[in-house]
Amino acid sequence: MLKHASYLDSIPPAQGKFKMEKSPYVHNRLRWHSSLMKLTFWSFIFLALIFIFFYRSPSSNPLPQDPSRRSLRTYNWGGPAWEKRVRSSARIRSRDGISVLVTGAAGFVGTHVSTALKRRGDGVLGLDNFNDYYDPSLKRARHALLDRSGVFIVEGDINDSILVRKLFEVVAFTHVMHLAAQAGVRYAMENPSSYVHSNIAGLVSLLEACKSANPQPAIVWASSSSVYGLNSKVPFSEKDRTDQPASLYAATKKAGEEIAHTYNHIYGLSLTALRFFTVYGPWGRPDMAYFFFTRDILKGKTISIFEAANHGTVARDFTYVDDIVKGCLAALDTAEKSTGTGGKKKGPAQFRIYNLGNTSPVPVSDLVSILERLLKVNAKRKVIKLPQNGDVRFTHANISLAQRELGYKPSTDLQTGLKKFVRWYLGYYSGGKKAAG
Ligand SMILES: O=C(O)[C@H]1O[C@H](OP(=O)(O)OP(=O)(O)OC[C@H]2O[C@@H](n3ccc(=O)[nH]c3=O)[C@H](O)[C@@H]2O)[C@H](O)[C@@H](O)[C@@H]1O
Repeated sequence: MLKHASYLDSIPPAQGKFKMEKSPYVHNRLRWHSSLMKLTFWSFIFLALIFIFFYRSPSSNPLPQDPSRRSLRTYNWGGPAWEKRVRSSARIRSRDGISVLVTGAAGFVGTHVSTALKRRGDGVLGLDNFNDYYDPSLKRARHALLDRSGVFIVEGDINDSILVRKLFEVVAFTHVMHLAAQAGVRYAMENPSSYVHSNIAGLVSLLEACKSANPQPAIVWASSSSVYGLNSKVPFSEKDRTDQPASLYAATKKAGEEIAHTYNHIYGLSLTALRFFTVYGPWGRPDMAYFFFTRDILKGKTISIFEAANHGTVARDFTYVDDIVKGCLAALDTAEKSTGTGGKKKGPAQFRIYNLGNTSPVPVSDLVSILERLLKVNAKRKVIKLPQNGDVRFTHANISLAQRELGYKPSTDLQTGLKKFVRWYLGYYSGGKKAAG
């Protein structure tokens, strides 16, 4: 009451409306008025706080214009029918088969690896967040393909630890093929946080679930040739330094290798990193040069071919996807079991890193010449200086370690591989299908 009175007293009588009167009626009205004002004031503060909380809260629905968070939307999963589909997809159907959780299953390499595993009778369950880094309709088409092969894809994010843990509760996966990632070298300058989100936080979320699973699975995952960064000694060997990345993408893949080492060391998880060298082929990624060069050559659009200083060649050790798939399956088949149980290490576990390349780098201008011949269209070329956007001048894999330990032997040259890609591209995008996004 005292507070109330003093509040009223502080209002100068000159403002008339609240001038103190002796009448008890007027006095009561004033008290009522003041309470109403206070109520309005505090309600406003309360609503403002609620608004600020929801607007800034990380658990609110992601804003579509913030692509680093586009994969945090909620998905429908769970229930007896869902669990049945998960179990059935992961069921091993051959002697000595393995049961594999493939993350990024609707991605380029993920689709090929999942199909190959399923074909030989392994149990395969896919996990993919279907984000829109590139045309999601291509991911949906791969999804349909996998569906026909009997691979079920759970729609969700590797950062959703509750979902990932649930998958390990429903299925005792023997292996994880971890391919979910934010790929692409140049896009890291546009959307750096998406790389941290998928390649670092997502990896940790997945490894946390793996370490606590019983039994712990063996994990094979995709690192990248980009970890060799600015190295000039060729061919790149697994023994070479990897401490001078040229892009944030490369840095997150390098960080992933160190994180993997930690989980191997502390929890006894069996971990194998595969450093992929510029993988290409049917069902590929529209953000990669061979893919959008094909689209632009067909449209008559000028393509930019990067060139290093002093007319230096920019080259890549382009590797055909079927060769990569063989390398992935060999890595899964030779992976030793993890040694931990109940989240505790019981003994030393396997830790491996392999280059999976083609061992014959091709200049980007030669790649364009091959495409011109296959498409029977001359490209409108513009040679420009290699932009400072994370691209390195060349890559070249030394694959002797993978050859020795995995029996890895790439057998598709760029001409043959691109021919298969172009045949797929023309088939996929003709007949009423949309142009590649
Ligand atoms: O080897 C790898 O680990 C990496 O391979 C590719 O990265 P990148 O080799 O840069 O592949 P593209 O983006 O398809 O570029 C191929 C070549 O074309 C060149 N390029 C690209 C774009 C362009 O407009 N013009 C052009 O000449 C690039 O400099 C590069 O030499 C993938 O995009 C990465 O996700 C992967 O990790």
